[in-house]
Amino acid sequence: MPRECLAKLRSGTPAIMPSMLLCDFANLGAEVRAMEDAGARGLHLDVMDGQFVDNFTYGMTIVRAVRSVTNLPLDIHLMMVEPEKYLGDFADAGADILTIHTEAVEDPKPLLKAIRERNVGAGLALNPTTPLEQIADALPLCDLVLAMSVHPGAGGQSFNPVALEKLSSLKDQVAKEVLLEVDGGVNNTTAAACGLAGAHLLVVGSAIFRHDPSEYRAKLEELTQLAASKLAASNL
Ligand SMILES: O=C(CO)[C@H](O)[C@H](O)COP(=O)(O)O
Repeated sequence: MPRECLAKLRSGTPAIMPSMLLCDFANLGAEVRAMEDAGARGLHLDVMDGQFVDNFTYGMTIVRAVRSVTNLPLDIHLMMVEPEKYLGDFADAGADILTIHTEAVEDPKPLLKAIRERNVGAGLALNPTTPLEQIADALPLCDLVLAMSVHPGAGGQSFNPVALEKLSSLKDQVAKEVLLEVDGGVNNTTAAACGLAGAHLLVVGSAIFRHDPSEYRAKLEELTQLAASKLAASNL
């Protein structure tokens, strides 16, 4: 499944990945189904441990709960220290992609290999302040590279265009199968520039979840069209 699901996410128009961080957790199953009904091609789940980032969210229990109500690809963003302790648990809970942060580990390469060995897509994220050079030797082991466009830890922040430069450089550095993802502050103003820079996956939280579920489909379609338009934005 992961190889197939990675290829599916990469084909066609860029995919908007709703960040469930900002959903209504009192109605998690309904939110997941609403996203599926609205046409989402995958879901992004933010695991925060209160150490790598100040915020604390959830762990594998929620990933397993989401998996129990959907077959959509689950893209798990591990904002945590010592991710190696939990890779097996998250894989067993139903992850299709597990993304670790380069800043959280001494050497991401053994972890990326361990993720792939579990037949899960291996992702590597870097913060806005982390230079691309820091992950250059790990790129051949990545199925996904996530350029953060905000400092991780919270939704609703402003987009940092430094991510666009990284995506543009990554396009020339990674194999064609590798997914390029951007996360943070993606909205109607920034989505087109993300598509133009080469993002296949655009993680979106507040620009979707601040709306009523009846508007999810329209928001996803609007953002997909913008990302696919690849128009340069002059106001970022
Ligand atoms: O990883 C994240 C924060 O660390 C979130 O996925 C991201 O911030 C999404 O929210 P928004 O679209 O509102 O910025």
